[in-house]
Amino acid sequence: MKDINTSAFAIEVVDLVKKFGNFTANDHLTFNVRRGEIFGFLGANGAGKTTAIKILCGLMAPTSGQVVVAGYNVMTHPELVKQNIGYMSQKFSLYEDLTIFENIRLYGAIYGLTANEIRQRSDTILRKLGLLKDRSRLIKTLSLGWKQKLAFSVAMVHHPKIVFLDEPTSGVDPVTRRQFWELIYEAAADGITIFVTTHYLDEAEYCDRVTVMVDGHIKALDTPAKLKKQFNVDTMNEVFLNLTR
Ligand SMILES: Nc1ncnc2c1ncn2[C@@H]1O[C@H](COP(=O)(O)OP(=O)(O)OP(=O)(O)O)[C@@H](O)[C@H]1O
Repeated sequence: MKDINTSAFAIEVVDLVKKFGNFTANDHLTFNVRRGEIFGFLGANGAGKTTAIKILCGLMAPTSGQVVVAGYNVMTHPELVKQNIGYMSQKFSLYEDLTIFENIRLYGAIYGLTANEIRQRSDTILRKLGLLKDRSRLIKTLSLGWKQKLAFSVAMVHHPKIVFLDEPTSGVDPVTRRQFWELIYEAAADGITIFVTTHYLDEAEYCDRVTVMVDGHIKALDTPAKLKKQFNVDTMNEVFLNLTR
């Protein structure tokens, strides 16, 4: 077993392959994510992003390759991986018929927090989001933007080392997306590694480094500034179009 303290990397992926029958969804992916980094994972629909995230989170076994997350091999120690990460899926996992507090309590309990820890962390989350007075509101009464911000906070209730966000801001307006990114920056400033997929190319500019997946392959991996320089363009949107068309 590998110890996280010996590596500068939160995520190490070597030659990751995932096949569904004859179809290759992830084709020999190799990359590292540094600790504390905001790492953007871009690609068109069907490029293989969600498949890779599920493997990195220990939710799906790779066909071959080596994947070490938070210091643990996802094949041999998926439970230790899960304890050390947070995951916010596309269909984020809040329970609509439970209240805000009940959702936080549920996820806190799943991660083995004590009642006291759950109360403290719930207060911290609600204060930060300005939702202290709303703790008894049902999730289904919240706007999509609030659900997303809460789902992100709940995904970090157990203070994970890494948090995986699969299209966390899809479907909301630019102001709400910007607010969501403020939460991401705060988490990164606290030392949490952020692995995020998005279809919004303006959000790619907020990442420390970005990888662009095309048909299961990594086509590019660098800082937004270097990618724009490489393609001699002004925006990540143009970088993306250059790589995917
Ligand atoms: N369980 C599965 N069985 C068969 N094929 C699958 C399975 N899961 C994903 N795929 C296929 O693998 C490819 C990659 O899917 P994936 O969901 O990883 O893409 P994505 O980049 O996350 O796309 P999107 O942006 O639409 O979420 C797609 O062609 C998809 O149909």
